[in-house]
Amino acid sequence: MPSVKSEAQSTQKSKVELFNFDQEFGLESGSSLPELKIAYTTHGKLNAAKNNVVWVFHALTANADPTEWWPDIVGKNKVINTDEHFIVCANILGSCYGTTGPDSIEPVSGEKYGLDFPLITIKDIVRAHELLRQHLGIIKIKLGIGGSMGGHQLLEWAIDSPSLFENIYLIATNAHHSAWGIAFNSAQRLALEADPTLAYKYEGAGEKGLKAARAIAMLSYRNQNTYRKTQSDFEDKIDGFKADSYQAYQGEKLVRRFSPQAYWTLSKAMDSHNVGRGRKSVRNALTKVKANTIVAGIKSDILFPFAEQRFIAKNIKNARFELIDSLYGHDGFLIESEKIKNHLLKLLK
Ligand SMILES: CC(=O)SCCNC(=O)CCNC(=O)[C@H](O)C(C)(C)COP(=O)(O)OP(=O)(O)OC[C@H]1O[C@@H](n2cnc3c(N)ncnc32)[C@H](O)[C@@H]1OP(=O)(O)O
Ligand SMILES: N[C@@H](CCO)C(=O)O
Repeated sequence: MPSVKSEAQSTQKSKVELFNFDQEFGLESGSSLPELKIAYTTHGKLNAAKNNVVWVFHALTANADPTEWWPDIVGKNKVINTDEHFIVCANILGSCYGTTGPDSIEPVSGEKYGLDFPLITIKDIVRAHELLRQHLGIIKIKLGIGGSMGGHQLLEWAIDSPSLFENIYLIATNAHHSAWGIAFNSAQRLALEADPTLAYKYEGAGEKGLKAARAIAMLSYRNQNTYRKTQSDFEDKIDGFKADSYQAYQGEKLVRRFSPQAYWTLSKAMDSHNVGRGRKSVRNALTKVKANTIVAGIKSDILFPFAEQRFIAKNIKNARFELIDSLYGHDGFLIESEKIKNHLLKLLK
């Protein structure tokens, strides 16, 4: 079940379902979980032909309800229309919004896993999605959509099961997490680990570290221009700068709704992303994708530079690359709804 924090403070409005997989779930690392719970939402109805499925993949800190975090994309009369499509979104393995993760209770000890939660990879997260797909009786996905770490999952799955997806939309993502991206994650983990309470299992453990980690992450989600335009001070002052309180506020905002240990775990999973692992090369893996594909990049994204999306598009047979101009850098994938909508309409027509 969701952790105390997520139950109390998530703003999820849609009904979250729980799929219990009561068997051992093996992981790529060689360890395993004794059981698995997957929290997910569905919106709309599966039609008789079972050909109206849209699967949405969330990024690092979002949850199973895309009508909440992508409200201009998913909803009634939106481009991903709940009256037309059957929309599935699952909270990812390792997160804290209902799916098994560090905040879940380890059945033998009866305690939270915390940092004892095993190392998980994007491939493990995708294998959990695959279990849910079977449980829901879905045989074909009309459209998969994923940005950032959501794009990691979608790309991995579209390579592993090429016939499953008719269309895919990848945005602000990559095929192999970059040294730069891993370095950002590493800096955030160092901030988490500098909090001596991180390894404890009581409510609130690791929160100071999470606040600092999110402040570091913000620098990669936005860019110099975003801060110049939104956080510049124009009056004479020697202290109390806007950018300073913004960093602190963003850290506190995440602490109110996310788990430090889940953040640590998911950042390690993100580092593991490499579609070339076990498939000779990244290029070779990308050639396996059969779906009609749009790969979108954001010009001002310093975390996932658009060269990474152009590379994916170049190596997938039926793919085109689209570039979005945005002030918001990487977070543009959550904000630039109008541009994303136009791309999705091209895939859906
Ligand atoms: C359970 C759940 O809630 S999960 C769903 C929510 N989160 C997700 O899905 C994850 C993905 N979402 C995100 O990362 C973000 O919400 C985004 C990228 C979509 C938008 O980011 P935001 O933080 O909303 O935007 P922005 O950077 O403009 O910051 C605005 C906030 O900073 C505050 N702020 C702005 N400048 C300052 C400043 N100088 N000092 C202090 N606070 C400031 C604003 O008052 C505002 O506060 P609010 O969020 O409480 O209204
Ligand atoms: N702001 C997003 C970015 C991750 O790519 C999140 O917190 O999920």
